[in-house]
Amino acid sequence: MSSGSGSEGLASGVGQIHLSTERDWNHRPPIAYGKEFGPIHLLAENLPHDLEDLVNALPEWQRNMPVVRLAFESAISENTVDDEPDAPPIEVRNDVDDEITPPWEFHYSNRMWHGKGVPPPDVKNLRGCDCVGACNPKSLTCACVKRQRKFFKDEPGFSGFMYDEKGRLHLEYAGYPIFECNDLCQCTDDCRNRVAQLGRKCMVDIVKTPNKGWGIFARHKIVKGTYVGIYAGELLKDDEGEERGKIYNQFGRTYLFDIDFWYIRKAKGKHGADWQPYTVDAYHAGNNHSCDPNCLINACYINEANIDKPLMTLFTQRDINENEELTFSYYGDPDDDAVPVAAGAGSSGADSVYRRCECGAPKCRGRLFN
Ligand SMILES: C[S@@+](CC[C@H](N)C(=O)[O-])C[C@H]1O[C@@H](n2cnc3c(N)ncnc32)[C@H](O)[C@@H]1O
Repeated sequence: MSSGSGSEGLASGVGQIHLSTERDWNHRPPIAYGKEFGPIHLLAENLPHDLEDLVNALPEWQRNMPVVRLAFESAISENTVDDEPDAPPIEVRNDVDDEITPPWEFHYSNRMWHGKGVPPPDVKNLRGCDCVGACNPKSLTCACVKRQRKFFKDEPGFSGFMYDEKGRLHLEYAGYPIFECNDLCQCTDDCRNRVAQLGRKCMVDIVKTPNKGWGIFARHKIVKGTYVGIYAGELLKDDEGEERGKIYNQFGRTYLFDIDFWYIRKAKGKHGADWQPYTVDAYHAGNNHSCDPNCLINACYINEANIDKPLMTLFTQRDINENEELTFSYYGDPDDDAVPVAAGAGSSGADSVYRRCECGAPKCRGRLFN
């Protein structure tokens, strides 16, 4: 992908190398093109945990000092600044009890950390477009528009991209996968088909709720269709997700989500009998569930050609008010037979654990998979 100022050093794009050494904090970190391009392949076994261990080793009175909250907020910024340099800092607030921060269990990250046996990102089959400037959703030649259109044979009015000109998700197409332009594309940073990869722009905070633990809250109004974040963490094979699900059920809390979108199931077709979705074990204080959610999770592909491994991107699906909690449904698409996406494997087994749902929606189901 070329920089917003044009394609200096990128006369013919792929095959050329463009490496910037200076970081411009208004743009994404430098990316190597062409021959230098390779997948970011992070292994779960290398997840950093030094800071978390350090804090957890502190005596309780020290762990509860307000300065620890600042350390938590700084750790979030530090871990995510490379991926979303424009993201407003996240604050941690608690007016409910004395807990200073969410538990220091997780390395807060925007990335996918690959578990045992999970293949690295498939960039061999990744195709970039060779558009000059920003891609045109009406283009008949842009490889990314073509890839996106493949899914919309039955939608005559489809605009060509999942995002409108302001970078907001076309909510009428929610549920269809998003194929963003990627690092092999020649289009510019201001291409409308680059949204999740540029990171969060809205202001959100981590706030303690009276009955659902910590949640994510809007610090100001957020327009519907806005990108909020990635449900990131460890990407696990089915059997490992299954094992973790059993353990989490004992604690009555889970961060597991199966990547089980309808179009993946459809793509697997009759050969899909043995197919098992990957599971994400999310690594941050995630959004809480609501039976009437104001956000949704949509699959999104950027530098990944493996259809089994989308990013789980979160978008607002209604206009959000200041201080409103951002929630999504752990049960996935309401039209999708209420198959839970949360709780991962084990959720439908004999050891499933339910708890009372505290979402407060008039049409609340009353219970929640843990
Ligand atoms: C992915 S975590 C969300 C963050 C969590 N609140 C925390 O403090 O870490 C999921 C857990 O949050 C709690 N939770 C989320 N939504 C809830 C709801 N609507 N009612 C009750 N508990 C909820 C449950 O304990 C659930 O297992």
